[in-house]
Amino acid sequence: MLKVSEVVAGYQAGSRVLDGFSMHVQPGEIVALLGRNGMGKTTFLKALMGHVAVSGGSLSLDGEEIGGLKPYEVARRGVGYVPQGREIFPDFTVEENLLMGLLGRPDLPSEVPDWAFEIFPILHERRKQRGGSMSGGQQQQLAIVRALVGRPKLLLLDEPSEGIQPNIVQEIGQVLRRIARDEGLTVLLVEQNMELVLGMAQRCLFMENGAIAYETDEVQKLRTDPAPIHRYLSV
Ligand SMILES: Nc1ncnc2c1ncn2[C@@H]1O[C@H](COP(=O)(O)OP(=O)(O)OP(=O)(O)O)[C@@H](O)[C@H]1O
Repeated sequence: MLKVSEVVAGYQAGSRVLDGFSMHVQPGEIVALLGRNGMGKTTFLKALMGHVAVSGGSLSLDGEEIGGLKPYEVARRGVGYVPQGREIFPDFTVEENLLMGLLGRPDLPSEVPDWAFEIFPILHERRKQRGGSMSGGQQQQLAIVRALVGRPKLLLLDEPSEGIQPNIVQEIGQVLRRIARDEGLTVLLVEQNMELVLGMAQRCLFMENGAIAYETDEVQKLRTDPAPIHRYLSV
C-alpha cells in the first residue's frame, strides 16, 4: 500500500534528515517505526503528509505518487495523521474537534457519525465539553478519532503514548488493533513505549542516520532477544 524509495528530505536546503529512506507497508499491517530521538521519525511522517518538502526519491500510496502533494491532498487520498502532542483545539468541544476531522473530506457526510463517539466511550460522555478540559490521554483518544472520522486507509500515529497514563495507552492499543483487524486499517506507528509497540506491531523498523537500519517481523522475539532495541534505541 505504501512504498517509500530512497527519500531525501530535510528542513533547510541541502539538509538530509531523511537520507535514502526506503520502506514499505502492506495493506492491513501495523508497522512500528523506532529509533533514538532526533533520528528523523517525525520528519518522515511530516514528509509523507506533505508538511516537509521531499527533495529526492518517491513516496507512493497504492501505486500513485504522493510525494510533493499538499497535506489536504494526502489526507484526501486516505492518509490520517495524529501528530505528536495531539494538537487538538482546546477551546472547541469534543464534537467540534471531530468535525475538524471531516473538513478535508467534502466527499463524506458533514455530520460526525455516531460510531465516532463509540470508539472511546469517554468521547460520548464528553461530547459537549471543551477538548482542553480533558486529560492528556483523553485528548489523545480525541485526536485519534478525529483522524478516523476522515475514514483513512492508512493511519499515522506519532508517539501516541507520550505523557499518557498506562491504562489509556493500553485501551488505545487494543482499540487500534481491533480496527486494524476488523476493518483492514493500516497503521504506521512512531513510538518509544515498547510495551505498546510489542502489543500492537506486526513488524518493527529501526531507523538510524536518516534511513532504516534494521527490520524484523519477529516482534515477540524482541522480548527475549532485545539486542536490536539496545543497539538502535539505547542512548
Ligand atoms: N522544524 C525543524 N527545523 C529544523 N530542524 C528540525 C525541525 N524539526 C526537526 N528538526 C531536526 O531534524 C532531525 C530529526 O528530527 P525528528 O523530530 O524527525 O526526529 P525524531 O526521530 O522524530 O525524534 P523525536 O523522538 O525526538 O521526535 C533532528 O536533528 C531535529 O533537530
